[in-house]
Amino acid sequence: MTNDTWGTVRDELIKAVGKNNFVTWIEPLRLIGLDGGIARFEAPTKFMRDWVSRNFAEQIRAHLARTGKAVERIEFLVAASRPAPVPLAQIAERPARRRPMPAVVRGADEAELPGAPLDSRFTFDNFVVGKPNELAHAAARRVAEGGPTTFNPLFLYGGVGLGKTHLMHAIAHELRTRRPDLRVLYLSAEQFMYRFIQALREKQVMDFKEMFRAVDVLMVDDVQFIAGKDSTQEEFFHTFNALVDQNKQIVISADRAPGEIKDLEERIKSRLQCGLVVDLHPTDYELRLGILQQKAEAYRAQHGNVRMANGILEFLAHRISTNVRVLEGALTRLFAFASLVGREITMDLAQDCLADILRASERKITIEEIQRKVAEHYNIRLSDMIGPKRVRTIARPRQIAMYLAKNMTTRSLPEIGRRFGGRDHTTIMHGVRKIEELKGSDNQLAEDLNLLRRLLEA
Ligand SMILES: Nc1ncnc2c1ncn2[C@@H]1O[C@H](COP(=O)(O)OP(=O)(O)OP(=O)(O)O)[C@@H](O)[C@H]1O
Repeated sequence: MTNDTWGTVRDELIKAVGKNNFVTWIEPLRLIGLDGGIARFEAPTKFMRDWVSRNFAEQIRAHLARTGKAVERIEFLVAASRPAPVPLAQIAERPARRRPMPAVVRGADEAELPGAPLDSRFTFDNFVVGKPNELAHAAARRVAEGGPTTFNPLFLYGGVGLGKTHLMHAIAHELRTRRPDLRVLYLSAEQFMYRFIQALREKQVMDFKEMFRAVDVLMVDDVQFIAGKDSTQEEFFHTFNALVDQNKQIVISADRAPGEIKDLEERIKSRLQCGLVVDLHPTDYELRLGILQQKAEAYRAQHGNVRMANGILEFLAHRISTNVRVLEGALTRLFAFASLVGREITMDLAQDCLADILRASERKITIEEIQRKVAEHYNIRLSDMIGPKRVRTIARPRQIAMYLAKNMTTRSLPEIGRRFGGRDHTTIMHGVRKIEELKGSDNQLAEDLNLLRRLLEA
């Protein structure tokens, strides 16, 4: 196979896997050759090899096969002759620089980090891994090994309470045990800014610079905070470059991808993107249940047994939003309440005690979702939901969708009317009434409504 073919396939792959995935995983691959139906590629690191072979091998194979080559299998090897990055250990062994603010640098011989202490519960052991956070966890583990830097920076992003800080602390804990020789600094972007301002005020900017440039691993949490703060950004950029140039590991977290942070300088965005960018996806049911089970066990180990009816954890995992912090809060409140009143945690008690959290977590259902589900259920076209056809097989499902929109969303009748092809609010009212009337006498319709409700609430 020629490199031209691979070039064409790469162009196709950009479209198939998206630019981010392509740049991170596929672009660094080097085609070695195609022989006996086996295409061989070289990946720069073992981590990348494992990830690419697990997640992209089939797509690469299929795209190669489409060019007419007989490709049965793909093999990934790890590049042997890559110029070795300077190991962190070597950096640590260099003569120690003057460290003017030693209290903020964490290492075996150092004092605690003021303002950024590590939470002892935020360890890898306490981090539950599921599909939504699998890659972020694997990448964090890789950094925590303290070996040569394979991607720099590691950029973790995700919504509120999905475990970014937990993973960063876990890296720091692990490095502390495995590599006590490394100077690991963890702080929030806000603290970075305050330290910088303080240094400016006290005319200690050189000390500030030296201190940050003397760390082996720098971890900055919530970097979106420095957006729009020009001189802090400037300083952050120089710190960042100085550390990357020395092959020192940087780990950054934010609530969104680098390219989406508003008011962040372009050069910083592109610097942040040049390592490994991974997101923590919103939790799914399985992950939420796993986290609840782990937290319940930890609570029991600490406080003794708490009696709990079957199905409570499943109920919480089902009903509470994606934010793990809210999930934890609900469980803690439930246990505290149960131990105060000395009763078993029943479903009623859980619903009572968590009424506010459950209400706040209720999923917002949209009129479009309702129209789509109802159309699917009755096997009609989505466009008929908003179209003018009046035959019963279409008009009835449309009225059902109107009824559900009225009962499952907070939208007003005129608003619903607008979403149903600009119908008048009286038409919607008529549809809603019709279904209310029919559901008392038509069992099939009542059953359909129940089923649709459940599907929409799932
Ligand atoms: N996968 C997980 N396993 C166990 N606990 C988790 C997991 N994900 C999150 N948590 C817990 O949820 C809480 C919130 O996590 P964390 O503070 O790391 O979130 P975050 O993403 O940094 O949020 P924020 O955007 O608010 O800074 C913590 O108590 C953390 O231990």
